[in-house]
Amino acid sequence: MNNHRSRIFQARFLNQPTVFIGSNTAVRELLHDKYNCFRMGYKDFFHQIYGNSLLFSDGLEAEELRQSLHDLFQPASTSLNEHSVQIDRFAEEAVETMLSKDYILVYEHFKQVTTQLCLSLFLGLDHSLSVDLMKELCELSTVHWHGMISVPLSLSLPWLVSSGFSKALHAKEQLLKIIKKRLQTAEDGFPARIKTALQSEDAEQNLLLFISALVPKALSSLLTSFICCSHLWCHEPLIKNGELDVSLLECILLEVMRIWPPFIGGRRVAIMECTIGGFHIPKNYAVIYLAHAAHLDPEAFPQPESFLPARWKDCSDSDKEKLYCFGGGPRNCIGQHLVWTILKESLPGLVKDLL
Ligand code: HEM
Repeated sequence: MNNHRSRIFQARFLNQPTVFIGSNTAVRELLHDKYNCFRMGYKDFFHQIYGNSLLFSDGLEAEELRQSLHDLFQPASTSLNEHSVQIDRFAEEAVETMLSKDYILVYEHFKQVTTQLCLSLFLGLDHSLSVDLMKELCELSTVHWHGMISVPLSLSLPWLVSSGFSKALHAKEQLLKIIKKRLQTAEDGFPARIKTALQSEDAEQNLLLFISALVPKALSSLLTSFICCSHLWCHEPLIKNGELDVSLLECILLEVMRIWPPFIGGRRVAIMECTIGGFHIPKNYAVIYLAHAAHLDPEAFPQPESFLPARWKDCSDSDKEKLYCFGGGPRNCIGQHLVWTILKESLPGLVKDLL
């Protein structure tokens, strides 16, 4: 951005002309896509690895899938309430392990714990009952993820497909086999609900996305940032008379999400010529929104580089809409309420016992 002297600029990326957006208002304009000028841009690279889940669909198909999944992810849904017990147990185990060791690789530790949490939440796997299956799934999801980051840049040259990529496709098939088996036998919890909400193939493909390494990686990134920046907020009385100050915790988390969002942003492709933030975007151009840059836009956040949880005190919903940690607009993250539940339920234990 410094080189281009603009928060919106064009460059070649992954062999395609791409417009990068780091202006907070322009990112909102892109994500709300008032005139339906864009499609999601992930299918071009990751479709083979992930299949037909919501993140890779567009138009009416995406609207219908979102509608069907909507209730499963609402804060008041039984399916989320049932999660409380699992989240509490995983939080306790996370703290116990951390306290029992002399030193710990924080991110790696959280990734292991959150992977197990996702397998428990979305596949109903209790890791104390199925240690071997849990281990196999964790290994497969890692191999699957490595395929995502080894995806060849030019998919039009299939003979360039790397061995990491083909191993990932094999891991995907194995994961799908296990998912199918779980769906066949599921009588309660999330697997049973998703089975009722979606056609069987859609349920399988979306579960593959939910248990993939993406979600645990993002969750552990947030947890790690929260713990590693504790010197910036530990002077605040987060626990008063043994009780956690929930609104202060929320302000700290919003500020953590602003300064260290787990994903760089997201990708779209223009299906028609259009303008975003005054910048002309020709048809078929890719657009990448940079959440981190938009969060540091001084027009949106005064003193953007400073860690100031107090900026979120008494904030309105429109202030929160300037955060793109979970995307925004009609294609925002359907898992964000669940993420907030996980953070709010697991962090009090971590804060009380560790800091
Ligand atoms: C800390 C954890 C998470 C972060 C930071 C995160 C972030 C995001 C972001 C930035 C997007 C928008 C992508 C875009 O604009 O192109 C997104 C979409 C999505 N997220 Fe999450 N997410 C998280 C957890 C979850 C969880 C727990 C689930 C569900 C199990 C989930 C499911 C999805 C789905 C299905 C979409 C696509 C929605 C659509 O295309 O309509 N995410 N997420």
